[in-house]
Amino acid sequence: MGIAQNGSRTPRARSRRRGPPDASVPTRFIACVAREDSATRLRATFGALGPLGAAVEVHASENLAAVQKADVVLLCCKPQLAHTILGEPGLKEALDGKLLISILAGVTMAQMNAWVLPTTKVIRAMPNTPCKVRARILRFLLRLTTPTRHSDPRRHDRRLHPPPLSPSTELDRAIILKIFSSIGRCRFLDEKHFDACTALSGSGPAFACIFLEAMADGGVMMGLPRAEALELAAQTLQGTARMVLQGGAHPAQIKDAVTTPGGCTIAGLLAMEDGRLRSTIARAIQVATERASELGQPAKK
Ligand SMILES: NC(=O)C1=CN([C@@H]2O[C@H](COP(=O)(O)OP(=O)(O)OC[C@H]3O[C@@H](n4cnc5c(N)ncnc54)[C@H](OP(=O)(O)O)[C@@H]3O)[C@@H](O)[C@H]2O)C=CC1
Repeated sequence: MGIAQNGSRTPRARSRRRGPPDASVPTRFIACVAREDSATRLRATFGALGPLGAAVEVHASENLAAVQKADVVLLCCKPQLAHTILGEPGLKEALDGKLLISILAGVTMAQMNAWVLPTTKVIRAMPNTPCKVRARILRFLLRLTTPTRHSDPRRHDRRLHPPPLSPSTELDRAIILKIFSSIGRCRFLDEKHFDACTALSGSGPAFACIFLEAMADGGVMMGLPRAEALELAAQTLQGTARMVLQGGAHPAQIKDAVTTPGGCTIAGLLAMEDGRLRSTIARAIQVATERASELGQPAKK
């Protein structure tokens, strides 16, 4: 569990700034884990980060005390533990009026809302592994959805028709964006798309790595040294993804541009179509989405 206090709460941050503090910037962080050995490991990790790491306190089995001090709470446990953790005595009350951001796969807003007081503002987010390399190599998507309790169900596409924001909702949105845009690209999406997003970009790095490894294997089969084959494959995927993300090109356009009549690309493409690669990949996303929707739910007998 990650806990953050925002700019307005920390006098040291206030004195360093000119002008009023930015209430959307978290300045103090508390990481909560279950076991003392995990806490020791995390302290060493944060300790190695210098002044940045010094802003993070780490505690084992002290969730309540940490949540009481927090403005924003980030829930990052395994999906099946969420109910137990949020059910700890006093935690519900400690979360009163606060922003609770869950990154758990498969645990719905309705479930989270049922475990906290109606005044707790529940948000779901789904970062993915490429966060670790920030946006430098490959920008990634992160999906956030706003609370549904007071929303109008007819207004389903929030990107096209964002609901009017109250000042407090605007601040919450700014806090969420400050936290997550520091590690990648953010998108607000309706909750109904969450499991598909979990499959596409949460599990996506694993699927992409199968493709990456297979490309490199092909290169090795044709005599390339392993390291060079892997670098060429990874660089090719990175460059192609950038052409889509930054250049706005459609994948079919890029494919057609490198496909000379009677050439080697069309020969390779037909071999892929014979192997039903497209439907296999698309089905993998379908199956992973269905599995994501089961993760936070009680096991079926
Ligand atoms: N891995 C990924 O790429 C992504 C994961 N997610 C979601 O993130 C969540 C966490 O996944 P992952 O990081 O793999 O899981 P881990 O098991 O690695 O981490 C879970 C953490 O929760 C802590 N924890 C367990 N019980 C408690 C408790 N009672 N109080 C406080 N802390 C507790 C554990 O502490 P301790 O170490 O002491 O046991 C551990 O640090 C999952 O819900 C997953 O769906 C979302 C997006 C991407």
